Amino acid sequence: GIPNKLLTLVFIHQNSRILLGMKKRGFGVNRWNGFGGKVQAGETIMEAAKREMLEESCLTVNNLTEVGRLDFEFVGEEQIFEVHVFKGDQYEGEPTETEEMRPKWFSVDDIPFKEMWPDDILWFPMLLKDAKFNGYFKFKGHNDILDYTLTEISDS
Ligand SMILES: CNc1cc(N2CCN(C)CC2)nc(N)n1
Repeated sequence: GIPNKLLTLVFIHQNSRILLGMKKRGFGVNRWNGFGGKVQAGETIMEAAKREMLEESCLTVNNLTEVGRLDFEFVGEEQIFEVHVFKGDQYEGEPTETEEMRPKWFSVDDIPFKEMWPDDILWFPMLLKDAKFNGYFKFKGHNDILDYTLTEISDS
């Protein structure tokens, strides 16, 4: 179906480390993930990504680029999420725990996939090597992927 809920997902990736946040409540609680949330009326997706990053981590990210788009369907639910994935490597401020997220740096060689959404292990390699990607995942509940498509888009 047609995605009808715009969300953002932001990662800071500096050389061999990536910033993740432990979600403390709400959708995806108790999983490490990037930062982000809903896109409000009257803001661009990029503006929403920067706003959510600041709200959830207290960081101002300067050089975000969009690296991917992931659509998520949950069987039995009408809403299909369209998640725009961004990456940056320059920020101002200090990663700070908020009501939503507990930030932590991870080595790119030691990503805690067992404590992340199950789709992440599939597209993270593309995120880390700066490939652009498009994916569609059909979930049953929050742990089982029934089927998916994932395409790497090489600019060259
Ligand atoms: C359903 N699979 C998902 C959703 C997801 N989301 C949806 C929920 N958002 C709060 C954060 C981004 N992020 C990942 N990495 N995987």
